[in-house]
Amino acid sequence: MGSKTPLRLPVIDFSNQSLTPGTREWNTVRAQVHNALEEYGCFEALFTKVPSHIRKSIFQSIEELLDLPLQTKLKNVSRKPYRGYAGELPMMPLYESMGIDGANVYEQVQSLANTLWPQGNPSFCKTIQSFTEKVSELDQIIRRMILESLGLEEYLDEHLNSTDYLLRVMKYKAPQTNETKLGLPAHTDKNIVTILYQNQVDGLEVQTKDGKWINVKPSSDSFIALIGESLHAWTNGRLHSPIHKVMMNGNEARYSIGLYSAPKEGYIIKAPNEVVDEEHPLLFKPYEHAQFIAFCNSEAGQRGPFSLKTYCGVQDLTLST
Ligand SMILES: O=C(O)CCC(=O)C(=O)O
Ligand SMILES: [Fe+2]
Repeated sequence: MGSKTPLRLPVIDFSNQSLTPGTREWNTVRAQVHNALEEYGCFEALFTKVPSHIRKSIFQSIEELLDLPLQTKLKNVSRKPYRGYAGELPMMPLYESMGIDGANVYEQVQSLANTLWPQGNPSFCKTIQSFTEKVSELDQIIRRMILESLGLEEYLDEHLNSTDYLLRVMKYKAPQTNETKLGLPAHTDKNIVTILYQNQVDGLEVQTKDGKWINVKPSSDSFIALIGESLHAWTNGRLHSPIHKVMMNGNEARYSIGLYSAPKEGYIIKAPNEVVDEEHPLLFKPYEHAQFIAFCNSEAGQRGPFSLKTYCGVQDLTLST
């Protein structure tokens, strides 16, 4: 009977003003977060703390940024992969993106703006920083809930302090056809938590554990939260890290923004003893994130969506002969 209803991501309401740790309301939402992340690695979050003027101006800021000449955009180079400008990629002709490293820190955004605009761009900096500040609150609520629900709250400070933020703004050109075209190939994120926000053009698809694709159709108050492979590893597989992709059709460009919490350079990701036992043997050897990202950029790292398993997965001895 239910099989005809289109699949939908769980929707979780974070808009209650009194959502504070220790309250009954908090514990209810925390249980929903835990269940959604165990099963889908992903959910739609209703979050109303980003004022509507910022939600509107963020898309103007992205357009202003990505409308700059290619030569200017290329000035945003980063020694870290995925953190600079990416565009004109033969495998992804519709896709273009710009990374804004440390987007929660005004001076860091300002330094990028000064590289791109001769006179700087204070309104751009304000919009980016305010958006990031608000969305990072959601990231921290989610991560606190995750640690509490796994009985790992004693690691909360270490966990929150061991990450930094990257904001990436993305444009997917309209393919100008009703035929569906690839925007971004299927992948898992490699970081801790990704929070996505988009304009009114859909295109994100998330795969369920049994291989079905869910078309994500968020409202203008919704953010999509996804678990990256680093959090999958740190929780010793308790949380799923979902495969997702972007498919485009029609005549309208899609703009999206991702806030990515990621382990700081040098931090070793090692699952705490509390989540390793006979029933849950260790899945990944301890690893350093930047080295893993370098591996993901190599030929061997690009062979499948779950590069972490290839990089440092512990062999399942019960399956080997
Ligand atoms: O544009 C989107 O909605 C998805 C982007 C994405 O998956 C990524 O940046 O990792
Ligand atoms: Fe992604």
